[in-house]
Amino acid sequence: MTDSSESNELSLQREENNNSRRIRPSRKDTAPTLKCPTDEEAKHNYGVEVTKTGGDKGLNVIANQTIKKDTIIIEYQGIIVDKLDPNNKYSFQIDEGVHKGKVLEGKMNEGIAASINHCCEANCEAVLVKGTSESKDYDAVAIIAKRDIKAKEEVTIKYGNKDEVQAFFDGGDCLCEACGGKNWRENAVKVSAPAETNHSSLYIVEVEMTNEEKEKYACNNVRGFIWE
Ligand SMILES: C[S@@+](CC[C@H](N)C(=O)[O-])C[C@H]1O[C@@H](n2cnc3c(N)ncnc32)[C@H](O)[C@@H]1O
Repeated sequence: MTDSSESNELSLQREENNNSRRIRPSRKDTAPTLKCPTDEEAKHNYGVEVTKTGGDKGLNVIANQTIKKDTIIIEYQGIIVDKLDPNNKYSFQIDEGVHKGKVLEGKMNEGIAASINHCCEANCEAVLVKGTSESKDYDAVAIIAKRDIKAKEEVTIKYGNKDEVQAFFDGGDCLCEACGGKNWRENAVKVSAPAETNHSSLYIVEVEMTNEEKEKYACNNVRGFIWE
């Protein structure tokens, strides 16, 4: 789904001086109402999927086909609360608008978007929106492409500036590609695609998972299949 008219209206601004570990979608005025793709729609539209990076950044989100600039890729639902839980790495601090100072609380394992990693040169922006479905209004973060994203690229957002990100990672290094971190493809096995398919090859991201991870993510070792 592409909706450049709506997303172009979003005036995005990021404050550069916050001292806590937070992910922050920020905008100047009230959150707009946007129909964002659910997990199922995003999977169907772009094949976005969660894979495991091989231990460095944990899980990540990969696009399986080209996503055009300004596309609203997926939504991340949450509830707005007053205070940040500093142990929750899945929340977004809200910097602008009527909810300024509050937190959109997210939860691990709640949707594909929860696994989107930070990149210092992110290809997407996280924007606070009012989501709608037939039954209810809710708060959400829309993940919007800032540029064209190629198939097999990781979908990333910028969590904050360098200092904030380091604080957020508890002093650990940023492992994004812009900082020299490993690309998920380095851990992938490339094989020939079966003749009956229209593809030339298939990347298999196969990573040994701990028993705890298998239980947590309800899956076995192989996390990702990316067709080329
Ligand atoms: C919202 S979660 C993203 C999904 C996460 N990779 C997972 O496996 O659940 C945020 C956590 O991902 C990891 N992470 C995300 N981006 C990273 C990066 N650029 N470098 C290192 N770790 C990163 C950090 O551990 C961070 O606390």
